Amino acid sequence: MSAALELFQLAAGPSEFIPNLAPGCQYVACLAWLLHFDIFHLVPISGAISYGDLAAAASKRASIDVAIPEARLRSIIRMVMTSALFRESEQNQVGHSATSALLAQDADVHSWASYLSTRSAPTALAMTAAHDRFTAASIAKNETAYNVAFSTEKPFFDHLALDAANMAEFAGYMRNVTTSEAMDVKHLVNGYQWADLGRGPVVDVGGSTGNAAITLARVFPELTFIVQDLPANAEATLPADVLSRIVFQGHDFTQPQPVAGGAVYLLRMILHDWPDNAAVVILRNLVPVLAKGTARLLIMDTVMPTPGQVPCSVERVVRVRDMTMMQVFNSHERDLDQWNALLLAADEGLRLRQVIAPFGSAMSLLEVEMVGATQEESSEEDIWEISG
Ligand SMILES: C[S@@+](CC[C@H](N)C(=O)[O-])C[C@H]1O[C@@H](n2cnc3c(N)ncnc32)[C@H](O)[C@@H]1O
Repeated sequence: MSAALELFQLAAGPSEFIPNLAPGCQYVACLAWLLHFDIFHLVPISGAISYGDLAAAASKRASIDVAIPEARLRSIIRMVMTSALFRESEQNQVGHSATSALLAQDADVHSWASYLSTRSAPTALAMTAAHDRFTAASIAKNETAYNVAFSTEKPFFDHLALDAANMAEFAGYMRNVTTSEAMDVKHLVNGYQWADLGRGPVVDVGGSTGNAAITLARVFPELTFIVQDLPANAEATLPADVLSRIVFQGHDFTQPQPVAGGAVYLLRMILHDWPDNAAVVILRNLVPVLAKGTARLLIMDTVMPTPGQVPCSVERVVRVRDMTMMQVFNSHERDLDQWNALLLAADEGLRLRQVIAPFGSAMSLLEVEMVGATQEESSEEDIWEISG
């Protein structure tokens, strides 16, 4: 993919750069239109439909007063046909391509496309206006490109929560992101020496409903876990086979860590949601428990590559996430220097021991230790016992 991209750029040359950028804008605009009028579901999965019948069906579905003109529908579909969506087996007969059929058949991919075309794209285009209005240095969660694009003073998640349909669309988008190969929890399982930890415990800070702990518990039968999340999210719905080795605990990670004696404190997909000043607070809350014994901090998050370090086809997808963090949260993904600077800002004793980049994973494992931690055994009272 990377070679094909580079070859196209070389063949197009400098003068064709802008003309070749234009189709990308149109693909996104057309995608929004096709999703809005439910075209993906109206084209039959096998066989084909005429533009006339498709326009009539879409007009009926949308219950609109003025019918969609066949000619406009045809222009829009023929535009996206130059990018693998739909095909015409016979003239004026539209059928699915493999890609458009995926959008028709997979509700989460459909949500993702809708989220991209109706939220991400307007947000990206509002970036300049946001930096003008709030200054490019703002780190406030409600002074973002998203706030400008959607004319709201609420931070992203608060704004999303106002509308159930938007929440459902975002949930579908997140399911897609988190079930992809690059985000698979197997990279956490295979990427670290869990077997050396004995019983642990592993403290999964911001561990949501325990997906990572459940997966690890099944592979490492000795390990025990404490899954912490906001009190409202910390619920004990556990499968029977791991019930005795996982406990949930309500804990706000902006407050001091209540569990001493953990073997590993895990922060998976936590710190990238927070700008540096807030991320420093989350880390500082762990410093006292890391300062004693041999506890390790394990951060699983993106480490941004330097330019050219990974194939361009991979790097540009990673950089989309960095831009999204900036445009939606005034946050950012961090490169290795920024991770080191963040650790140093939190505490001078925090030191990166190793960075593990599991093959195929979008996230790396950053193992952090506390230099000069007292190495004597933790006292009995410090050790969190998992009972039941
Ligand atoms: C992106 S999810 C990551 C979940 C999990 N670590 C994983 O790898 O799937 C972020 C989690 O942080 C939790 N969270 C957000 N703010 C929190 C806070 N102040 N204290 C504790 N948990 C919080 C959310 O409820 C959510 O479960």
